[in-house]
Amino acid sequence: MMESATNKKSLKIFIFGGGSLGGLYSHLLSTSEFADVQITIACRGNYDIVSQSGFKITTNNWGNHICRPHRVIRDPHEIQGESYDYVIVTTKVLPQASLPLARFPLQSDVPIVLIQNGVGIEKPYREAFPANPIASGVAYITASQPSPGHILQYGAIATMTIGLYDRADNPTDRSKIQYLAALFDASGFPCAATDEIHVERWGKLGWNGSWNVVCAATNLDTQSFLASSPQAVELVEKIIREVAKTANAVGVKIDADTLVEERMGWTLKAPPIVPSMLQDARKGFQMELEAYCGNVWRIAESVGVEVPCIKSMYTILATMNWRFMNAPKTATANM
Ligand SMILES: NC(=O)C1=CN([C@@H]2O[C@H](COP(=O)(O)OP(=O)(O)OC[C@H]3O[C@@H](n4cnc5c(N)ncnc54)[C@H](OP(=O)(O)O)[C@@H]3O)[C@@H](O)[C@H]2O)C=CC1
Ligand SMILES: CC(C)(CO)C(=O)C(=O)O
Repeated sequence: MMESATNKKSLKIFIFGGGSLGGLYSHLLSTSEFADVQITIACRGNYDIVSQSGFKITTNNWGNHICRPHRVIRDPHEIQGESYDYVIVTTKVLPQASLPLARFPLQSDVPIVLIQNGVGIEKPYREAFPANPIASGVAYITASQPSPGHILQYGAIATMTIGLYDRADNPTDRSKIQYLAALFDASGFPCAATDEIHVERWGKLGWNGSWNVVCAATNLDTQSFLASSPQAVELVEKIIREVAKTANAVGVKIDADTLVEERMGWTLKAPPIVPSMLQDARKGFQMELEAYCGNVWRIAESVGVEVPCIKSMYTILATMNWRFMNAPKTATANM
């Protein structure tokens, strides 16, 4: 990180995944008052519009803006030889999603920060980048991309925690992560660095691994799901308890009753919510199934914990992902 003439730090940040979060973070980070942040962002479906006109940012919390990142690319191979202060990953967690980045020869001291949902998501990055600091970011925010390049943030909720995934006692890496958290915070997105990122990640999974999953499987929003039968609320609670049991078995201390209260209490009283996984299912997109469900039962099995509800939900949702991938072929074959 270099100091510029005005004494502001100059930072180069590469964001991998220019969708809802990637677009929003491009805007927020480049408006920071205590650093000159130059954003390079990898886009895919919205590449043409973002490279020509930038992101149109419409927010409840931060006003409306046009954000023109310094550089928009399609694939990390286009920036070979460039150096960055941070790499932030904001793709959906889907099989193979890490591969284009894994081919990118990154200097070994550059932190890779995964701001994504789910658990067990760091492993492919740790395997591809054995030397780099890897951090996890857990974000509470609601944002979408109603049309290519248009990022919409709605609702008031906006908080984030970031912490090192492993090797958390390295002082240089810790201070880099603290600096990034402070940068987000100064941009208006409340953000703190934490030494307990696994607690945060498993804690958020209490919501994503339960509500996202039951709503996606049934094509119902939260309130409609609850109204369907008295067993509905029981199923959500059982899943949350399985999440807590698995977390505890791998050394992540989470109190099951507290998790149930935190992840069910407000949702029972809230207006209907269409979780992101249900939004993906309704569009026929691949759902983040491994991150919310598959990795959980695999981790549970590896430590001898039974998670029958999570495993059953996984099996049902896997049929849906399979159908979204193969439906056209299947339809043709059946004619
Ligand atoms: N949106 C939200 O409110 C929240 C999201 N999260 C989590 O954050 C993560 C990101 O979510 P979100 O921003 O909503 O996801 P989006 O689908 O909106 O954005 C992901 C973006 O990454 C792009 N992408 C994927 N692979 C590549 C590639 N190889 N090269 C270039 N671009 C690529 C996608 O392109 P394409 O469109 O072509 O697929 C898409 O634009 C997820 O894990 C999600 O669960 C967490 C909290 C809140
Ligand atoms: C909790 C919520 C609604 C927002 O962060 C979410 O994570 C989701 O819909 O997947």
